Amino acid sequence: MLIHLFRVGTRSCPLRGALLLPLRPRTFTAVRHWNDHTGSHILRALARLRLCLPRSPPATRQGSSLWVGGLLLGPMILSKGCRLYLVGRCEVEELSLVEPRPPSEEPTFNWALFWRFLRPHLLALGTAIVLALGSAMVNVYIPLLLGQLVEIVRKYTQDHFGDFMSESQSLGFHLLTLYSLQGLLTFGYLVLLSRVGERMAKDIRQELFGCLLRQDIAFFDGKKTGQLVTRLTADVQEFKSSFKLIISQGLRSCTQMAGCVVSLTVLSPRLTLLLLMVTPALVGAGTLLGTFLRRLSRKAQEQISKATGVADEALGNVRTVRAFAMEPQEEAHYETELEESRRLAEKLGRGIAIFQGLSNIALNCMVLGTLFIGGSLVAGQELSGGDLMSFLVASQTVQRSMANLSLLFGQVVRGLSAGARVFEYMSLTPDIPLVGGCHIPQTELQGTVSFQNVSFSYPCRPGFTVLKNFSLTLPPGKIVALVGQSGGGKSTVASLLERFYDPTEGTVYLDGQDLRSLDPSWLRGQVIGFISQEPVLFGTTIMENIRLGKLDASDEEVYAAAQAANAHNFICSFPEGYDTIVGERGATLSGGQKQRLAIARALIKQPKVLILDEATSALDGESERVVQEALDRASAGRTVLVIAHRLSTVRTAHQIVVMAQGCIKEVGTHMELMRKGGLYSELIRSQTLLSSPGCNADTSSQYSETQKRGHNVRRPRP
Ligand SMILES: Nc1ncnc2c1ncn2[C@@H]1O[C@H](COP(=O)(O)OP(=O)(O)OP(=O)(O)O)[C@@H](O)[C@H]1O
Repeated sequence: MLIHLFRVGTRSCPLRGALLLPLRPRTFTAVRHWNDHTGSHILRALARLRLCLPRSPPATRQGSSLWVGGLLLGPMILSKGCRLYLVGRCEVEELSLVEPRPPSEEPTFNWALFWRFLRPHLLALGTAIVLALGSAMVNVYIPLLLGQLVEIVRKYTQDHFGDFMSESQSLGFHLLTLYSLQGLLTFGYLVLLSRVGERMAKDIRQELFGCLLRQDIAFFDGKKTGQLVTRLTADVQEFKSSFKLIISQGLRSCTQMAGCVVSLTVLSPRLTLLLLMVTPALVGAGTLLGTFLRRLSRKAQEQISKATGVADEALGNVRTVRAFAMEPQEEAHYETELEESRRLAEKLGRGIAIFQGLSNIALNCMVLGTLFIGGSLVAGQELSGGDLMSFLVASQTVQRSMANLSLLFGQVVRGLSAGARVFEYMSLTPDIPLVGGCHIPQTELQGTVSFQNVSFSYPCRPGFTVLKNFSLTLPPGKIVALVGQSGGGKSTVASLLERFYDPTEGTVYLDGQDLRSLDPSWLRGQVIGFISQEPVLFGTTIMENIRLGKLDASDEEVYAAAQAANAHNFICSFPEGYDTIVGERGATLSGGQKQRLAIARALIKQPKVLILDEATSALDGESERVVQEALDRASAGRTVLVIAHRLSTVRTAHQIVVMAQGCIKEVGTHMELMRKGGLYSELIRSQTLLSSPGCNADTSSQYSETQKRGHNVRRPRP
């Protein structure tokens, strides 16, 4: 039986070289306890490990779940090539091994989807194929005519009799016509193929982008943006190039090879037999060397991407680099990657030089061999000089075609896997569609939100319940604040209300209607306004950014929203006013200005329900005051869900809900909760302590501990 070890670790502490727990057949081992020094690293490592766990356990598992320090480590299904490296002083416990999960499969090529994209271009493709075949046939015919021309030349050099020009004229004209025809056919099929390839690539990119945008938020939780962008760019490019190459080079090479082999056999069966014995061996050797070079080239490309990644990261985060005076380290890091890139590129250059040198020698030897053996046939009058010339040219065409085909084989494999990756996401259907479902008429919409017995786990961590039997009602026109420990599930409540996810159990209602029965685009576009801690603006004008909230809003509506959000004055102070370009992600604006534009963007749709997720926590005192003023104005007459860490910002809320570990621990107004002297009053006390001038490191760590423990905080003494 194979033993697979799961490797965990973080970049800063890869836990390398500290393999404590070798796995034995039919057992797997887990850590029960660790010392303080390694604890935090293991926690981080385990958090990553949890992300790798499968969505649902197999039916065959036998009690393999295990909680480690409050983290669910199982059911752990060991997959091929994975390793478990855990460090620390550990007590070890053995558990029965579950069936190994099959190695994650590469997506397979979806021929049906491919056909769907190809079908509209069949006519152009068919014409391109006919032209390519025609060009190949002309290529087969040309050597035969060249042979005849050489024969006329030979005759005149030998006999010096008659008129060479008049005899060779028609043949020369014939050859010129064929050359022109071949050029025209090549032009025709290349233009058509490029048209088919580019149009297909555009259609594929457009459809893939649309499919990606429509996927559930859960889909994006498990993917890196870079991976998705690569599918849209590099993979589609690779697929398109392979498709064009296979049609153009593949068809041409096959036709030329078959035609030339027939010509060769007609010209000289003996020479052809000899050629057919030698050529495949040489092409085989060339292919092997070519494979090695391609692998090297891929490595060199990857290394260049790695170096570019380092530069990209440093330049993209130049403020952080400057703030930490990290310029020398970044330069050294880039130099290391560049150096490796140079080494690989030079190795590749040497490999290509060897390849070119060897293939020149081989090709010249073959010409020499053909001349030598063919010459002896000419001497024995078994072959004419012209036929030998035709043979030489045709044999070169065969060699070139075989070499092309061997290269194409690698391209086919790469093209198919790129195509498989491109089509993979197109066949995914999101669980939560973007549109579809009923609307509540505007006149009847109250804005009452109610969570009833909601339990929820994120799809990428199915074993970890974030909300447990959560019930809460947000009355219409009232402000409800969610406060409590970090990671307690506050933002998750907001995500469920936005219907980014559906509850695992229980129901969320809007005015008594199950959210699942309502049209998500209506819900997000017209009912709910969401303002988060880090407002994301697009790199366009202020006017366009605010109008994103309501695409058909008039200029007057935009101005009104900006005024309501306390943004009009600062916008007007810019020389370009509402036409000011805000830069990438709003880089040219201050945090408070960005936040006020985000508020204007949310207000322009006149939402009945407003979610404020830590909307002022990233701002300094003055900005916070201006933004808070705008938020207070925006909250009037709306159902508002405020998520806040800074409890001072929610004192006036109609209801304050204290959450810990996915459950509601306390509910009431500020005064009621303070009187109660429970968790809320403890949090208030800790924050007051923290913000007082005499607060020292011990106090703050005590505060964060209190925050972490949440339900376990010390109660004030009576
Ligand atoms: N997209 C996600 N996928 C998986 N787990 C998640 C995701 N988002 C949050 N979680 C987990 O869900 C739990 C609750 O997170 P949530 O963001 O709701 O807490 P929070 O109370 O808003 O915390 P904070 O106050 O720090 O923002 C955390 O354990 C977190 O790790």
